[in-house]
Amino acid sequence: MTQATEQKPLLNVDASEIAKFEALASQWWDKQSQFKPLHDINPLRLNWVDERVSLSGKRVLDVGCGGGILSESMARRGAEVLGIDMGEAPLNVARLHAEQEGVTTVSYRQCTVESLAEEMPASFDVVTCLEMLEHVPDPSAIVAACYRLVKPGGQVFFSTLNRNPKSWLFAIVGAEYVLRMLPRGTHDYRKFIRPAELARWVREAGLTLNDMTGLHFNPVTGRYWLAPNVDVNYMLGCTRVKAD
Ligand SMILES: C[S@@+](CC[C@H](N)C(=O)[O-])C[C@H]1O[C@@H](n2cnc3c(N)ncnc32)[C@H](O)[C@@H]1O
Repeated sequence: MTQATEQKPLLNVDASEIAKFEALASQWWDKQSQFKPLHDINPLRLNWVDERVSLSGKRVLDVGCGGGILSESMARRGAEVLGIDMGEAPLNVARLHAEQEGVTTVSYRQCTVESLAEEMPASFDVVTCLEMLEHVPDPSAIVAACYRLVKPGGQVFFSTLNRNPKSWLFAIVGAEYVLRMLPRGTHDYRKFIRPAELARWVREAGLTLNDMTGLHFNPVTGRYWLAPNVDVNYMLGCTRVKAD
């Protein structure tokens, strides 16, 4: 009798997620569009990363870079940035925007993080993977690939959404249905990730967790800020301490 075996997808990519972001790609740099939240939080996350790694002169990989909001801003801080994504349309938007803005130290490639880890192990001083893990079938494999890509002594940053009733209320009901900041269906609650789960994947990958911060939003004032509470959106910084 043959045992039923779990079928793993060939690629750690959810085609419907990629299609969602491809469809919206032309609006990526419109600060009043569905991408307004990413534009609004970008200075906070950029500063949080920069304070920890001093971006200037660093070789940085931005995983799931989309239209390049974070990638381009890191390049403007003096880093040499490679942004990767599986969506072709967002990458084209990112390339065009960088060209129009005269930012020459950012480049973009359509590939998976796992394939890049095979091709360029231990090649980057810094790896960022923000607002992406909650859109893939196996986020722990992304964490492991980020570990392989960063140089020993380098740092890796993740951000995602916590999984609890409050994050469901804020990130789905509030953002998608009440305030309509994001299109309905942008997020799937089942793919949200508890900080303890992400911390375990980080540890299992071989990374050392340095710190974590929550990202907060006041719907009345429209203001975002960082604070220790990680109930909804949060960021995490880690180091690859040793060589294999
Ligand atoms: C919410 S956007 C975040 C964009 C960017 N990281 C930021 O925070 O500004 C998520 C991005 O992840 C990309 N993505 C989803 N699954 C992916 C995968 N398996 N490999 C690479 N990129 C992926 C999508 O195409 C999309 O551009």
